[in-house]
Amino acid sequence: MSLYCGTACRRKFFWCYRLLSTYVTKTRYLFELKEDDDACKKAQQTGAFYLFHNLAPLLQKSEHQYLAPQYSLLELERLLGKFGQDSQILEDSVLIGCSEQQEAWFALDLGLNSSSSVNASLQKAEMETALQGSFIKLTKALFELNVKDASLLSTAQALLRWHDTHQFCSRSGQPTKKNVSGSKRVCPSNNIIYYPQVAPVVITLVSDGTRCLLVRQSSFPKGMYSALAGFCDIGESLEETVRREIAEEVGLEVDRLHYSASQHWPFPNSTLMIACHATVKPGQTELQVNLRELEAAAWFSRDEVATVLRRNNPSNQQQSGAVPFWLPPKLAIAHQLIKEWVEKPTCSPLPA
Ligand SMILES: NC(=O)C1=CN([C@@H]2O[C@H](COP(=O)(O)OP(=O)(O)OC[C@H]3O[C@@H](n4cnc5c(N)ncnc54)[C@H](OP(=O)(O)O)[C@@H]3O)[C@@H](O)[C@H]2O)C=CC1
Ligand SMILES: [Mg+2]
Repeated sequence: MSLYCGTACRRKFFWCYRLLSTYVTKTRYLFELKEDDDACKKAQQTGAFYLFHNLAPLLQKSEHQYLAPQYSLLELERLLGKFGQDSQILEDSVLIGCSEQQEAWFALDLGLNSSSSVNASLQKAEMETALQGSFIKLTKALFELNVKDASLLSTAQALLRWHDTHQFCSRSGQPTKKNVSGSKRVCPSNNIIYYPQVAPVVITLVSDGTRCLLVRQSSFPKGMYSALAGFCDIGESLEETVRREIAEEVGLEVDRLHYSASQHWPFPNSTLMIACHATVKPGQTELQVNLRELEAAAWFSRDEVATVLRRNNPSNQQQSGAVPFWLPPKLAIAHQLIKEWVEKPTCSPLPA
């Protein structure tokens, strides 16, 4: 283990060791596995694998939530043998993290390569029986997973999808080759390196000082409103994306904005959600909704939003009939942004 500590002082050495023994050590171990194919292969021997089938994670139901089971390399090899599968498929696995004890975690999709054949669906059912779980779409399962598994499986799905859709070099048309960890693919004919991509999206909670602006797209679940979101265009800064999206979608201009937080979001593909608060220019509150982008947009008071946050479950609301709309679930950054606005009305803004 490298400690990156050049001091001869023993006390200082141990202080450094303690400092590097958790987060930094773990980060550097993962860095090594991404860079060094042999180290990564070795890590697979003692690592744990999460399984997917056509990008749906294998989950087991436990009371009110789903759990993501892990398998050792040996267990996986036995399973593959049982189903007559070549263990070469293990080469498709991708590194998704590690424990504090440096047990490396990998994800493997057992369905992608043969998804078009009839056998694949038969095998899926048989595998589910053998593994005592079900391959469940992430859109359905994400909100019933604990935070750690939700984050891990989102990362895993994004990485597996990226590899599945980047098998060929866009310049030579030749098959690209993945490194062992899956942190990149290389075209053997011209050495072009492809890295997994993420699309930046800005999500903004616009306020007029006392109310906030919530919007809905026709694709949202019925009754759900959220903050205004949009993909960054090439050449834009985040600030420019915020201003353009707000102008495009609701016809307003903002003059103050500040960053709140960010989140990886797996739907529909891999995006990095960058969450901001913004305040409209004085006197600009009349909405001109772009119906090609949005189904509806409206201003909501702090009290209205606080009430919905307290009972944010669409089925509860249907029963009581008291609240006409609901907000994204806790895991979504939109929820955190809205909650922050309700709880901290006087976040100090940065000059735009
Ligand atoms: N985690 C959270 O709390 C929330 C997350 N989101 C996410 O934010 C994302 C963006 O929000 P949305 O309002 O739809 O964005 P936009 O307002 O930018 O509109 C989406 C449209 O932009 C086009 N587009 C441009 N660049 C891309 C790209 N790189 N990938 C896909 N589409 C692109 C597509 O048009 P076309 O298909 O016509 O070509 C798409 O229909 C969504 O993926 C959504 O899941 C949204 C709200 C809350
Ligand atoms: Mg949008």
